[in-house]
Amino acid sequence: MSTSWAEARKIAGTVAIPLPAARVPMGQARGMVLAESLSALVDLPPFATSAMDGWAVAGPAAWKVTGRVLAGQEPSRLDDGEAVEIATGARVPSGAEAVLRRERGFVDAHGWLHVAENSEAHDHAAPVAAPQRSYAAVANNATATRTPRGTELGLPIGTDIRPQGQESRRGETLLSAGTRVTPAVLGLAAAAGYDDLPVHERPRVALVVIGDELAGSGLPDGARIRDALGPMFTAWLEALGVEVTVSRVADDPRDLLAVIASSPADLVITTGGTARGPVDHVHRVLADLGARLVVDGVTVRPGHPMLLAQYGGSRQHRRFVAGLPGNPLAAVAGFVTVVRPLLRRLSGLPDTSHFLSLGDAVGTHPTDTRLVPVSVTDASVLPLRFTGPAMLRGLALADGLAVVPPGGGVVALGAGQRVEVLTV
Ligand SMILES: Nc1nc2c(c(=O)[nH]1)N[C@H]1C(S)=C(S)[C@@H](COP(=O)(O)OP(=O)(O)OC[C@H]3O[C@@H](n4cnc5c(N)ncnc54)[C@H](O)[C@@H]3O)O[C@H]1N2
Ligand code: MOO
Repeated sequence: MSTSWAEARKIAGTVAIPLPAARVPMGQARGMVLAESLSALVDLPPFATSAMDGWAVAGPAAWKVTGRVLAGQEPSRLDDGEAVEIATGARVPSGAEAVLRRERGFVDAHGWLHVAENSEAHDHAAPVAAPQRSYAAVANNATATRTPRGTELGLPIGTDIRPQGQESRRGETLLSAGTRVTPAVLGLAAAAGYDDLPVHERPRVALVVIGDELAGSGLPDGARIRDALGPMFTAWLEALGVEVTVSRVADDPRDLLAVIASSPADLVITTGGTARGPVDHVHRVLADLGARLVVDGVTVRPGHPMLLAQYGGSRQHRRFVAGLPGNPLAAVAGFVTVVRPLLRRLSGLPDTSHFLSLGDAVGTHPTDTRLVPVSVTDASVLPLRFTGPAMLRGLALADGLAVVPPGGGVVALGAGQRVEVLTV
């Protein structure tokens, strides 16, 4: 019994529960998903730092230059009338009230630092963006805001100092559970003091490419063609952050049964063999496995023979088989409809959807949803050529698949209509 496209996607996104959480070293966490919210383990920055190369100064000008602080060094206290040369990112000495940028000051022959005339300091010397506390309170541990004695020199207190905790206070939530660990997330987590991250286990996927006619390399010859789905889905699955193994099996139900039954994967994806041809064994093998079909055919073009089954174990140890049709674009339709929502759920990622306006009319199917390869330009969506079920040429140029709901009596969606666009 066929399921509607929207229902099939919903089933795939809710049939599983997220995989258990574990703490994983940062170097292995990329692409995984946070199982808990991430809070800062320290203030960010952890101490007041200089935003510029120049001099940290205390009190009104001129200042006697007493030394130098580089990034990574612990400075000693500055008294009024003193300055130290300071590097960007270096810890600001306690007692310092502002940083004078190198291009705005000069040191005279006697070692006194002055604000350079015509330095335009007044024009540019804005206090740090949106300071949460006065610099005086942060750097000097004082509670009251002090008179900005430097103002007449165009150097208000706090100038070019990044106060402690400006970006985040210790304990503040930086990212919520369900966030994918991207390179930027790794950078932020490292800055915030993490060595490992609480993430959901990475789903394990076994990709099983079925078909006697498929060759793994070289030119197609005789009646054999190249396997297009193995390379495509391996790369795609890796990009989704899952662990993938690939095998190719012949059109033999015993081989297929053995591969699925012995796989430790959370999800086995088969390609081909879903239809009713003489060697289409997927249904029979699933029956032999005692699997329960939760999706068995979807009213979608292409991809209607796709299926999703679950078998074995408790809810915690449930395994899944997604049967994708063999026609390559139909297989992709199955991938975005049942595989990706299921893997997002297992990984702990929430489902998302993006809607864009059609730049051109797209024909509807009276009863089935259409998934149409489209390019996206200036946030509008244009259908592409070479998008038959057995073709990948259009898809390779596509930015997404537009979801065109069943038309009923309406033969086309007009330009300007909003459609969901699935990324590919
Ligand atoms: N009598 C019917 N015949 C078919 C129906 C139907 O409803 N009744 N549905 C058609 C549709 S729609 C599709 S899609 C396909 C689905 O077929 P299968 O899932 O059984 O896949 P196969 O028969 O194994 O292969 C179909 C087609 O795809 C090529 N293929 C398979 N795997 C790959 C691969 N890894 N790389 C490249 N190409 C692949 C295969 O050579 C066939 O040409 O069934 C229709 N028939
Ligand atoms: O799933 Mo088939 O034509 O709809 O490719």
